[in-house]
Amino acid sequence: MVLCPVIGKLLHKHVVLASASPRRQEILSNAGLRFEVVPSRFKEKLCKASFPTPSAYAVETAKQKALEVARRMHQKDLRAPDVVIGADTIVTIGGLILEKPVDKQDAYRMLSRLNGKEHSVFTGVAIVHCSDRDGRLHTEVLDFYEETTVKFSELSEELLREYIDSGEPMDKAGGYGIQALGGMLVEHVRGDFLNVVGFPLNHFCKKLAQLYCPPRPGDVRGAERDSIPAVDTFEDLSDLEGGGGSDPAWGGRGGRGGEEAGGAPPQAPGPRDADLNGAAEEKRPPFPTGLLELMEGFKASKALFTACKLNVFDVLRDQGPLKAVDIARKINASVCGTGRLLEACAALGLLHKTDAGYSNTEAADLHLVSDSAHSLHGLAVYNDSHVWDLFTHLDLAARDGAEQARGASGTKAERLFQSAETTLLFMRAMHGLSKLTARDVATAFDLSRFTSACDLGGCTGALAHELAREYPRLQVTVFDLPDVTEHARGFQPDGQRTEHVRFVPGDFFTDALPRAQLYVLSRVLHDWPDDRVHHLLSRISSCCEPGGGVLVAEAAAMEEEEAAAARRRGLQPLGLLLLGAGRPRSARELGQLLQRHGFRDVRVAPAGDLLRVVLGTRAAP
Ligand SMILES: O=c1[nH]cc([C@@H]2O[C@H](COP(=O)(O)OP(=O)(O)OP(=O)(O)O)[C@@H](O)[C@H]2O)c(=O)[nH]1
Repeated sequence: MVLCPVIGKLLHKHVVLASASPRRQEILSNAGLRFEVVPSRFKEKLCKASFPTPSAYAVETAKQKALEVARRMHQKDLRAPDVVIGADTIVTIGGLILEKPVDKQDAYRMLSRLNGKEHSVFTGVAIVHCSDRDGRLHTEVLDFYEETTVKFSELSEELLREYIDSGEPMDKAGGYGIQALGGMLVEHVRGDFLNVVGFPLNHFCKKLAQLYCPPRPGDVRGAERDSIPAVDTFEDLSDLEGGGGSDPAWGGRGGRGGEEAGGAPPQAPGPRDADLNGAAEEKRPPFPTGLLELMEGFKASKALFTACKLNVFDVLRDQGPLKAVDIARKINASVCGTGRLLEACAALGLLHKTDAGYSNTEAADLHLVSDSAHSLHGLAVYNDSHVWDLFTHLDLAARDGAEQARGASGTKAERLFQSAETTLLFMRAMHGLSKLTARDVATAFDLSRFTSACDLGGCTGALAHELAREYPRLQVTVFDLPDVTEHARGFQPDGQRTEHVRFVPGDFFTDALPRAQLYVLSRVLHDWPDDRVHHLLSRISSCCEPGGGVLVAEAAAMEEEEAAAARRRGLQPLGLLLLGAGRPRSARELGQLLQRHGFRDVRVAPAGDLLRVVLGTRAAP
C-alpha cells in the first residue's frame, strides 16, 4: 500500500533524482517514491546578481541541475527517464545568499552572520518531464520554491567553533544541519521543516496532485488544487491512473511558497473554500515577497553606489575595522548619515559589523575598492551618475519612444564624450567589466593561429592586453574613438608587457580599419541597430583575408538556454532603449549575421556566466 497516492502516481515511471544529497534521497524514499539517483554535474555558479530574488536563483539552479541530468542520460542511452527531479537549497540573510561553506573559515563566517538572527531558507525544485521526439529530447519543466524562516539563538564563539569542528556544516547550505547537531542552534522554525533539510515534501506532493490529479467537474476546490488530496479521494485517484484525463497538467504554477520570482504574478484570491462546518474561509494569496523585494531593490543599488562614491570601501580596506564616527570623519560626511549608510551596507552583506566596527567583506575588497585588480567601482559610479538619471526617463521612453527620452541629453556619444570627466567615467566602468570577462573571452576559443588582431571599440585595452598575454605571438591593435584612445594610457596594466598592444584612433563606421587577421567586437554590436551592424560587418568582411576571423562577444544566449537567459537579460533591452538604438541578439542570430557577411565555420562558445562568443572564419570570396 502506498500511503500517499500522489507519490503513487510516479510508481510506474522511471524517476531520477538529480541530487547527491543523502537528505533528499532519504526524504523521498521515506515518502515511498522509487527513483534512481544520478547526481547532477551542473556547476552551481550562476551569477546571483542577475536574479531578481534569491528564490529565482534557487529555482534556476534546481532546473539546470535536473536538465543537465536529463540531457546526459538522453545522450548516453538515447532514452531519457520519464521524470527528473532537481533541487537546490540556499540560505539568505540581509540580501546575501549563503550556499555550502567552502572551508571552516567560510562556515564560521556564515554561522556568525546567522548568530542570534532570523534568516530564510529557500529550496527551489524542478520537476522535469522528458520525452523523446524523433531522437531529440523534449522537456517540460514545472518549478516552484518553498521558503522557511529559521531563528538562531545567541550562540557563544566556543559553541560555534565546536560545531564547526564536528564537520557537520561542510555539505550543508548556510553551514548547518537542522536535522542533526545543528538543531541545537535553532530557537524556532516557521514553515516546512523538511524544506530546511533540503526538500519541501509537502509542496512537492501538492504539485504532483496538480499534475496528475486534475479536479473533476463540480470539485468544490475549483481548478487550482493546492492541497494533497484527502484520504477519501484515494480511490478516485487510482481510477484516474491510465484512464482519460490523467495527462499531467504541465505548466501549472502556484503554491504556498510562491511563484518562481520574476515569473507569473501571484494569483488573485481564489473562491472562498467551504470548511467542515460549512463556514466560508477566505483563501489568502501567497505573500508577494518577490514583488516587495523588487519594489525596494532600487534602494539597495543606491546604497551600494553611494558607498562606492564616498569611497567607504577604500577607507575600510586600508584602515578597517572602523567605527561609524571614524569613517564619517575620513569620508567627510555626517556621523548620522554615515551610520545609516553603513547599517544598510552591512544588511546588504557588503560590510561586516563586529564590536571592533565595520570592515569590508571579501566581495567588497575584491570588487568595490576603487583600485583593486577586479574593481567594479567605476561601474557603480557610472551607473549612479549616468544610468540612474537615464532610467528616471523610462516612463517617457516607454510612452513616447526612445528618441524623446534621449532628446534632452543628446546621443550616447554626445553624452559620454561631453568632457574628459564623462569620458573617463565611462571608460572606468567599461574597464571594470572588460577585465572581469576578458580572460573568458580570450580563451573561449584557441586563437593561437592568429598573429594580429584588431579590437574594434576596444576602449581601455583590457581585452587586448589579455589576448596579448594569452597568445604571446599576437600583436593587438585597439581601434576606438580619439576621445577614448587619448585617455587609454591611464589604464595600462602594471608589470605586464605592453609592447604587443597599440592604440589607433578612429571611427569604425567611417575610417579605414587597421589590417589584422582577427577582428574582435566585444560588447559592441548590441549598441547598434541592424543597418549599422550590417555596415560594420561588411567593412570588416572586406578587410579580412580568407582564413582570417571575426570574434563577437555579447550577452547573447545559446538557443537551448533561451528561457533561462531571457530572465537574466530581461533588463538589457530597457538599458538599450535609454542608452542607444541597438538591441540584444541571440547567439544564433549573431552566427547568421557572420555567415551573411562571408564568414564560415561559425562556432559559439560560452565565456563565463555573462557572455557568449561567436567565432567565424572568412571564406574565400
Ligand atoms: O539544515 C540543513 N540545511 C541544508 C542541508 C543540506 O544542504 C545541502 C544544500 O546544498 P545543495 O542544494 O546544493 O545540494 P547538494 O547537497 O550539493 O546536492 P545536489 O547534488 O542536489 O546539488 C543539501 O544536501 C541539504 O540536504 C541539510 O542537510 N540540513
